[in-house]
Amino acid sequence: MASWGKLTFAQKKCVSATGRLMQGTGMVESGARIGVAASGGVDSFLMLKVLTIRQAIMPFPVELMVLHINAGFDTASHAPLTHWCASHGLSLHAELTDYGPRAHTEENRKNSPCFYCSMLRRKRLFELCRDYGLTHLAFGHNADDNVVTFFMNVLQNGRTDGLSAHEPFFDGRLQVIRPTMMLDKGTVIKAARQWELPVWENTCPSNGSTKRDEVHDWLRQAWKNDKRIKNNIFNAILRHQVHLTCQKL
Ligand SMILES: Nc1ncnc2c1ncn2[C@@H]1O[C@H](COP(=O)(O)OP(=O)(O)OP(=O)(O)O)[C@@H](O)[C@H]1O
Repeated sequence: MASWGKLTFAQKKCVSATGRLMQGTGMVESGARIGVAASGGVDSFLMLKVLTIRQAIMPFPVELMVLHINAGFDTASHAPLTHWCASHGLSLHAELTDYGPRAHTEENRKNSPCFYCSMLRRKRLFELCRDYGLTHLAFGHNADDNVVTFFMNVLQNGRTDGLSAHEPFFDGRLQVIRPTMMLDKGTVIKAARQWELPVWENTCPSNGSTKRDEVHDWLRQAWKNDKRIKNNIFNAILRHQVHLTCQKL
């Protein structure tokens, strides 16, 4: 039996759908050095767990390095991630910042705190990839995030873009990848619980009250009484996105 033991239905679904997307899009290649952006939330923790399994299955070597940016609301919140990485033999860069509190001050007059904080975080993650010589940066977005992003772009920007599964940055020196982009949130939560991942609460005061949360609530209303509506929206947008952004699938 493999070292990760017997998988439940939800766990298998996460591992196989991630593998299909990674293979079908040529997301990583031999020798890839993947920075795994982990917030401590359920999506990125699940992605991290799945990538450790996929790493063992892949027919070529890849390296994983966990990157965590503590936003500064709770200086010790990432302790569970530190222990988890140590017990799984994973290297981790965890960095304490003041991005969260700063995003809620006068310094940020133009944008929402969420936008400002995530902009600073993304910039820092890119710098870390450069400094550690990483070739890929993996984000834990799932299918729900893709749908919400798509509708936010339609409603706010008049564009029909969702998230990319695989996107080159800095003239191709860094590939931003979203290996778990095919997974729906329900499956992610279920599998993460079954693996007993030590996910922690986001203590940001703006958590749960962003524009993104508003659009998500609006969509939940639309599909709450008919599962087919949710599936159809997911499939339409995923097909559109994956075909647009991937070489083959
Ligand atoms: N503090 C952080 N440190 C490192 N990576 C982060 C951090 N916050 C977010 N990320 C990365 O950006 C992705 C999208 O962030 P977002 O804030 O939308 O979180 P999310 O979709 O709720 O995911 P999660 O459940 O992992 O927090 C995360 O899945 C993760 O890969």
